[in-house]
Amino acid sequence: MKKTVRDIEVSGRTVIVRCDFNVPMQDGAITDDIRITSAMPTIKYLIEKGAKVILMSHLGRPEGTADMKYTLNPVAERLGQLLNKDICFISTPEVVNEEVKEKAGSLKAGEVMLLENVRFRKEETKNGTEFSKELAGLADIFVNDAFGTAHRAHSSTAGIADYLPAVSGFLIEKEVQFLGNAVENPERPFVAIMGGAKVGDKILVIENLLKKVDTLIIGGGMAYTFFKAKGYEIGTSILDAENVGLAAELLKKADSMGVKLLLPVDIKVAKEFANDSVAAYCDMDQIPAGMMGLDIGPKTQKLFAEEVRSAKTVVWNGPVGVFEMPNFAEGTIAVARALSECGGITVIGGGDSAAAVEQFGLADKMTHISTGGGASLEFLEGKILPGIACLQEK
Ligand SMILES: Nc1ncnc2c1ncn2[C@@H]1O[C@H](COP(=O)(O)OP(=O)(O)OP(=O)(O)O)[C@@H](O)[C@H]1O
Ligand SMILES: O=C(O)[C@H](O)COP(=O)(O)O
Repeated sequence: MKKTVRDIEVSGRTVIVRCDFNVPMQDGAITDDIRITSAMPTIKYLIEKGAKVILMSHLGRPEGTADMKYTLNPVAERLGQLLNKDICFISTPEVVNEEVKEKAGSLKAGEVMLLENVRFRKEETKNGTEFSKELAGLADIFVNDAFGTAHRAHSSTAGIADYLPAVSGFLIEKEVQFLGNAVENPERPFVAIMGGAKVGDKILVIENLLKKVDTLIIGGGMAYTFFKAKGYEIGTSILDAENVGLAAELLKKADSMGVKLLLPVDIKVAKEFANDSVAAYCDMDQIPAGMMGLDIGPKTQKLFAEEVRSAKTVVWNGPVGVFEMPNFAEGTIAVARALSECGGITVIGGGDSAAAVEQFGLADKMTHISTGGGASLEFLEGKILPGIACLQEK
């Protein structure tokens, strides 16, 4: 168990907190602030305890240049609104300069400052020692609460922990508790649903989950690679050709491990990858040539929903259809609804499935929605995340 902000004296100390404020933006405006609101419990706790708070984050991938398209200024404004206080934000390409050092040194208890995008410095993603030291030099304590970036060993997520006492914030604590418990200590039956476009991205997750689950459901684009492995015709459906062999191995593995593996039995096919394309339902082994599967069919929706409803723990990663197009969202809606009604622990592994649950208005019916995309995948793969490994043990 990692130490958290509760386990260290913060009052009167300067605390530097790595958050993941890598929020989606359009024309300079934040389109979804869940990653900012998720960091609030830690920030508010530190303010209440009288710490001097320095926040830092990346935004996008500016690759070591101070591209103002990626400035954290909109995040500073949103933080000010959420906390109802002035946020000191000094925008400089160096991230840390004399003015920043001076301000950090003169912060009063309960005051908050935000550094500019740490990826404006090229050393950040290389975990450069000098930059880690510069960041550490601003504070007495390092708190990591950036779960979404915990799979990166960067200066602000891991390197800095070599120079300061390092503990976790409440978001990382919560993510580890829900994702970790769901996978390591699940109430059974434990069902995992994997979807999304490519098998290649999720092979390690599937391999790891096969060791833990009672049932593995595979839907979405990746199902077609499994059907190819079974020798079916898949028309023009998305295929991860490189990984057909691996899919065949995973099918064999599930069988030998006694894991129930469910694939779609019927699907909705379309002529083109477009919402208004000509579409039809067909059984899985009847995909017409020249058509592609873009959603699961009604029999499959029922099959998957029944399995989910009888589960005590469900982990879901990846949509089972192209839910961004309303005509192919039905299957993903059916799965989301089944999760919302199952009465067990439901954990959404971030990324597109989190967006889908939000879009369907079912987010508050889930036990936990991870703020991590890549980070939650690596966590589900059973990997040790460097941004968590570097924190002090209790
Ligand atoms: N049958 C299908 N054919 C083509 N694309 C599909 C199909 N089913 C789902 N998709 C697409 O897969 C995409 C999501 O795939 P991806 O592998 O990135 O999953 P993800 O949930 O975003 O993963 P993560 O949670 O790690 O971010 C969605 O945009 C969705 O439209
Ligand atoms: O959005 C994410 O997954 C995190 O913020 C990490 O971003 P990165 O993939 O650019 O490191």
